[in-house]
This record gives sequence, structure tokens and C-alpha cells, in this order.
Amino acid sequence: MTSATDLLSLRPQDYIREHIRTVPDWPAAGVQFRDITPLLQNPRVFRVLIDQFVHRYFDMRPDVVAGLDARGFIIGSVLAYELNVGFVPIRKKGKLPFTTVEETYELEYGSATVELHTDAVKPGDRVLLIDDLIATGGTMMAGKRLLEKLGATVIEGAAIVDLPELGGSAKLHAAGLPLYTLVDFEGH
Ligand SMILES: O=P(O)(O)OC[C@H]1O[C@H](OP(=O)(O)OP(=O)(O)O)[C@H](O)[C@@H]1O
Ligand SMILES: Nc1ncnc2[nH]cnc12
Repeated sequence: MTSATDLLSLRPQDYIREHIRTVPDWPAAGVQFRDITPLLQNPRVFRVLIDQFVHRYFDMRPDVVAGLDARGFIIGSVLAYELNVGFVPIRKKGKLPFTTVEETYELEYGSATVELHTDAVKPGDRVLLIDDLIATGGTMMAGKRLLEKLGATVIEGAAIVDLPELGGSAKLHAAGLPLYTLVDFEGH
């Protein structure tokens, strides 16, 4: 781990990467789980992380930040607060109380359905869509589709981690979604 003085000589992305823990074979054999909890636990690196996104999005001025369940809520809500815009949650099925639109998609392990309240965004809203990690890209693609169903435009997808070998970021690019990610990891 890096001391406060070493931080001065590290790129923010490298400092962030140092605080992501890899847990092998979780939740299934062959998966290298990239755990962001050490990053959130350390107030200095958490601030460096949020500042990366604030610097990126301050001038792009999204109307809304949409966060993907569940780890996208942690960074997305702090970022929305810093940008002085609203936050909307895209939740796993069965959690949202009002009327919703929904999308079903495949995960790296399993499948899932996500929902969004029908009044979460307005037609024409410019939305920043955020999560902690892009693997197969299924979750972020489902989020993009939900927002577009309600007439919003996703100006960019953002995440801390990209796993490029799983093909998600390439798929999202091919679908016309610009992406901003901070750290790549090899493999699953
Ligand atoms: O690019 P994909 O293949 O769709 O995978 C990425 C998604 O998987 C993880 O969430 P998970 O579904 O494990 O839920 P959690 O945040 O509730 O742990 C991660 O936080 C992303 O949301
Ligand atoms: N390898 C991985 N680490 C953390 N979250 C994930 N979500 C999907 N794949 C993941």
C-alpha cells in the first residue's frame, strides 16, 4: 500500500488500482473478483476516485447521474451530489415501488433483470450512466436501453474497472456508447 508521500509520485489511476483487491474463484470458480471495498474504506483514495470523475464530468454537465445496482449507487450518488444534479437508481427487479420499465440481460455469471422508474428521466435528458465495473457489458447495455426507452440520451458510460478481455467495453463502443474507465485488469 502507498503512503501519503508516495501518492505525490503516483498517477491517480495507479493509486486507485493498488486499492482494488482481487479475490480468486469468487463467486464461482475461474472468476477473479475485483473488490472495490478497500478503495471505499480509505478516505484518501475514495476522494481521489471521486475527483477523477468530477474532473471528467464537471464541464460535460449531465442532467442526471444514473447508477447501476448496487455498487454503481455508491460512486454514482456521491458524484451526482458533487455535480449538483439528481441521482436515479437502476435496480434489480422487484425493488422499485412505482411503475417501471425493465430489461433482461446476461451476466458473466447468471442472468438478471433491471428496472427503472418511468419518471426517473425526461425525454431529452443527458444522462451519465455509472457502475463500478464493466465485464461482459450486459449490465451497462441494459441500463442504456432503459434510459433510451424513456427518451433520454446516455452521454457516456463510466466505471472504475474495465475487464477488456470479456469484450464488454468493445461491445458498448460498437453500440455507440462512449466510455470512461480508470483501471483495466487482465482476464476474468
Ligand atoms: O458487465 P457485466 O458482465 O454486466 O458485469 C458487471 C456488473 O456485475 C457486477 O454487479 P453484480 O451483478 O455482481 O451486482 P452487485 O453490484 O449487486 O454485486 C458489477 O458491479 C456490474 O454491475
Ligand atoms: N470479475 C468481477 N469482479 C467484480 N465484479 C464483477 N462483476 C462481473 N464480473 C466481476
